[in-house]
Amino acid sequence: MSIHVNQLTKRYGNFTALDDISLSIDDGELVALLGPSGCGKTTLLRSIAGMEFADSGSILLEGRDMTFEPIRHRQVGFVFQHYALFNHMSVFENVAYGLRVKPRAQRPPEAEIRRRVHELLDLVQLDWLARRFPPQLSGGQRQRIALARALAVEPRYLLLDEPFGALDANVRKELRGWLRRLHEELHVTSLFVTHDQEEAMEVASRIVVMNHGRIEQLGTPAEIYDTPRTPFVSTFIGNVNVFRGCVRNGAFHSGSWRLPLPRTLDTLHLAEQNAYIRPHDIEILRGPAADWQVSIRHVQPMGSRYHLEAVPVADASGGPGPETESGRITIELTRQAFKALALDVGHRVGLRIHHVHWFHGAATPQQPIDIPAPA
Ligand SMILES: Nc1ncnc2c1ncn2[C@@H]1O[C@H](COP(=O)(O)OP(=O)(O)OP(=O)(O)O)[C@@H](O)[C@H]1O
Repeated sequence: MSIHVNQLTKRYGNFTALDDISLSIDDGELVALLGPSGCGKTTLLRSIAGMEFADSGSILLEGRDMTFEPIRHRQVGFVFQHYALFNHMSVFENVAYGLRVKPRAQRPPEAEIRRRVHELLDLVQLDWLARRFPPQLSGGQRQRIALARALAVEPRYLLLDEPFGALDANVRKELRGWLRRLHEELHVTSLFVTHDQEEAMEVASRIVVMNHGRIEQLGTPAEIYDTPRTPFVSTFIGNVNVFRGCVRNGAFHSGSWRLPLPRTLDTLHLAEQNAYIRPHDIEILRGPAADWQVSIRHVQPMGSRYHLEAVPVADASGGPGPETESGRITIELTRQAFKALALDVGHRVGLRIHHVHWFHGAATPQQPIDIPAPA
């Protein structure tokens, strides 16, 4: 059950909430709409559901133009951030609701309704709660019931709007894995909205990164992380150090710092150029073979990894260190690397840069540049 959105634009007065959006979702995919607050994720989801109508463009569901069809013709199941269960109905009746309100000719017989509801409650592993009422459930349980209720009518598309947004971090994490496994079992074409990049990376087969009503990039989690197409994607997905500078004479220059680039870039000259460097693409060295010298200011253990913050140390000529947007350089090390280096606050160390992303002019997207090790 594919979804095709073609050049969709939606305005509220003078404000453009969706600006020429085009995307295709294949049958059985689980796709995340990811972006900052107000970027148009919910508007896009509601447009696909038929709860909003765009000003121009079209929406095709399984090849059929549904742009102006009402929600009841689209066969979508919807789950919202706030569970929206009926508090006066038992869990069983909440899940049965969609089947009971079908027109008489399409309504399954009572025995079939009972069978289907128990099957769905089994699927979300909550059959034992069938007689309870929503206020007697935890947030995570309510959200799983909301999902069972959405699935009861056998939708062709499952649309989820921040389904775990109101839950605490641990429950969110548990439900993410659960949603992915459920999707592997059912293969319903699913689209979910989130502003949590970790959630999108962990659950989705592909991610649509949105900003200001536009799609910045659509790709697998690995593509989006490894080869971001725009500065926005690079900074929104994962952590990144942004160094201001320029490229000339075969090197990137930031303040008095100079980072040699591969020979193939010898002729490149860019007067204003930011370099985007991931914290784990920076190695810490104790020896002289480093690109840059820094002093460690903060060490943050993060379980299996360590986050370090460092500030540049002036070079021999006393020139200013590199210019970063935050004034600091963030470095991420594995636990083993951190322990092996025996690092602490105040230590002076060298940095070796392994990958740089950059974006300029019409040449985006740019692949990361590998910085070769010194001879
Ligand atoms: N009915 C409306 N009337 C006017 N403006 C609206 C309406 N609905 C949404 N907007 C605006 O459109 C923009 C996109 O809203 P939308 O809810 O799609 O964003 P979102 O990415 O889902 O944000 P969030 O993550 O905060 O939910 C926002 O600036 C919002 O204020």
